[in-house]
Amino acid sequence: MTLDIEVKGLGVSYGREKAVDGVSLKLPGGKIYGLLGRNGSGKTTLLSVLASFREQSEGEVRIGGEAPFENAAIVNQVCFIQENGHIAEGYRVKDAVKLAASCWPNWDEAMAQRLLEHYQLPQKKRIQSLSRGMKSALGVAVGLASRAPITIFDEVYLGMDAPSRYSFYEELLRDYMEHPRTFILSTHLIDEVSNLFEEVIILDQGRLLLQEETESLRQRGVSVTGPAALVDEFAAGLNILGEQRLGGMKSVTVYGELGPERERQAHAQGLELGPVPLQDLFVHLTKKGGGKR
Ligand SMILES: Nc1ncnc2c1ncn2[C@@H]1O[C@H](COP(=O)(O)OP(=O)(O)OP(=O)(O)O)[C@@H](O)[C@H]1O
Repeated sequence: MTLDIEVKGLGVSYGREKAVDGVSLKLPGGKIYGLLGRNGSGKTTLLSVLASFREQSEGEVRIGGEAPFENAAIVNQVCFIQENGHIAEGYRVKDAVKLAASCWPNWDEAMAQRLLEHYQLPQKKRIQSLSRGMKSALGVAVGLASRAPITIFDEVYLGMDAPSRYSFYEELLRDYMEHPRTFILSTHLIDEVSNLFEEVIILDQGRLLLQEETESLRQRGVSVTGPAALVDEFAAGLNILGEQRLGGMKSVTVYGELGPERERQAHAQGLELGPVPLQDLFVHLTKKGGGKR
């Protein structure tokens, strides 16, 4: 089962501060979305509203056509896993998993047990005594095993070491292929996770900066690699986002399309053109004072 999400003119205020301001989004069910934004841009606040943890101050939210807040029919269709989680700290791991199993109707117990073993989570330990990475891994195990039609991971993998994170990405993709549903992943580890994203949503100071398919976003830039002197000459006057040097070779990241004439010129000079890391585009687009779009 998949559920569509629609958000219209969403606003969330904390006192006088607007954390989310006039955000409208349509997220058709059955895709993996990446939610990006700088610190304090409103990601967690937006996700909390989608997960019915918080009610919006303005605008409308519809999940499967229904308003989610205090709606029992929707609450158990959305699994929201946060980095400093809402899992009861005093519980033992096995009891927290039992509790989770009772919350989500599509719960896959075999998967939960397999992931607990994979991440070497001690069933009898209390959550408060787990390391940060182990708590993250528990969140990941619960989120995946929930099989909730909308599963949200809010920076949950930050505490995990690299092998654990990579295995999480693989598990997520495999399970998504077998059981299509909506995933929303908020992350600051953009390049590491971006291959999973079908669409990217960027929030900037509480507002929606863009919602775009990942592939089309990547095409907003190009990397040019070759001998340093040639690359410098070729890139002069272009909008450079970043550069890397290795010996006599250089790679620059250019914002904007080159166009066929310049592409021919690059090829004729033996320069290599390639895709731009999403992270570089993100940094550019969310630069203070507003990136050039
Ligand atoms: N409970 C709260 N009370 C008051 N202000 C809050 C509260 N939660 C968040 N805010 C404020 O709302 C804004 C958005 O915060 P939010 O946590 O949604 O951002 P974020 O994009 O998830 O940030 P980060 O990437 O740092 O986790 C920030 O200015 C933050 O200070």
